[in-house]
Amino acid sequence: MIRINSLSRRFGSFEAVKNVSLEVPAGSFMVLVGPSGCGKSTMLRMLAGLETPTRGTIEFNGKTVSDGDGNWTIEPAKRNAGLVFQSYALWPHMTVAGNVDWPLKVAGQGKQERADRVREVLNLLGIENLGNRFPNEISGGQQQRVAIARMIAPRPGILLFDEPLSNLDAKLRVEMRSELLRIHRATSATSVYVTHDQVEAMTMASHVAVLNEGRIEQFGSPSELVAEPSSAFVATFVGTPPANLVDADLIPPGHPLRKGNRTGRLMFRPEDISVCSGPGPASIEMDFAEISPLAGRSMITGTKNGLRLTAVTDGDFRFSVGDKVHFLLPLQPAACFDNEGKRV
Ligand SMILES: Nc1ncnc2c1ncn2[C@@H]1O[C@H](COP(=O)(O)OP(=O)(O)OP(=O)(O)O)[C@@H](O)[C@H]1O
Repeated sequence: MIRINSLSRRFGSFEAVKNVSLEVPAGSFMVLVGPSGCGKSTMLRMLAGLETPTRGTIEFNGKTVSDGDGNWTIEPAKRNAGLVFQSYALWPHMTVAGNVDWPLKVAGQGKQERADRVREVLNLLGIENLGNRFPNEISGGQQQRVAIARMIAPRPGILLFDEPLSNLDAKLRVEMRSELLRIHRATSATSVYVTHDQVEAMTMASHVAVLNEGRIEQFGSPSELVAEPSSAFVATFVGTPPANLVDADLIPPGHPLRKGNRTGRLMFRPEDISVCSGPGPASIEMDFAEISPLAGRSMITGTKNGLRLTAVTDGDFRFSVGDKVHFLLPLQPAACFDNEGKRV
């Protein structure tokens, strides 16, 4: 289990991570997701022991491994955690087997024990036939597997991944997602995985922490985040396609939701919005932006004055650039947020 208590990290006057607290249950696969610059890598570097927190503590399985208030951190090699980066950082002068063997050698394991373990992890990663090759003789995807094999070889209790798939092509990335989950299950380690790709987060995670400007916006399972987003930021960040947010004063005059003095923003799911054939007092007129097929349905997006609306609906629609699209909102929003983006 990983316990993070009131963790902060400051660089000069800039606070990259702000008072983050969360608990990652043993054996779970936690994804840290958020836009560029939100503090994901800084969080992971603190978990890895590469960065000392300014405030707060990190515990691995009940043992404190970093203490910002005490200004100390246990060094990376001694915290029972393995780390894989976006760049594979394999040692170019060592074979694949040599790379995987290295951390075991450093740990002082015997020759036979090491050879058995190297064979075992190369098998687990499906690269048993590459043991004698050098890193420059294998593909990027294979190099990433070697980096993962090297990480899990010493059996760390915690696995840390920093955007490990972002250098791979789209198809390989999708394949590697399930591969990584298989490896995670095989090791029964607690994993923390950083990505800016919400689809990756939502498909891989048992737990997701959405980070925004150094703070945790929400921590929960992927389905909780989609069903009950706690902020407008989360509502528009997760989901495929993400939910729509409409300012209360943009609700058309003829729509029942216009009654009562609503303020803030209302959330509508794309599948709850329909597209009507012509203008009406209850519909919103938007400029057609794009249409694409989605699981046998049509996903239609319109934009106007900064508002972007996406509907996922049935029907045979033909739109071209310059057309108007008329969106009809459902009678009730799926959620409401105040002007600060908090759920109400
Ligand atoms: N060593 C540093 N010195 C000063 N500022 C830093 C340092 N490291 C990170 N930052 C700043 O802290 C913020 C968070 O950076 P971090 O790398 O953690 O973001 P991220 O969410 O991982 O972004 P990305 O997805 O783009 O990699 C950024 O604004 C960054 O410029």
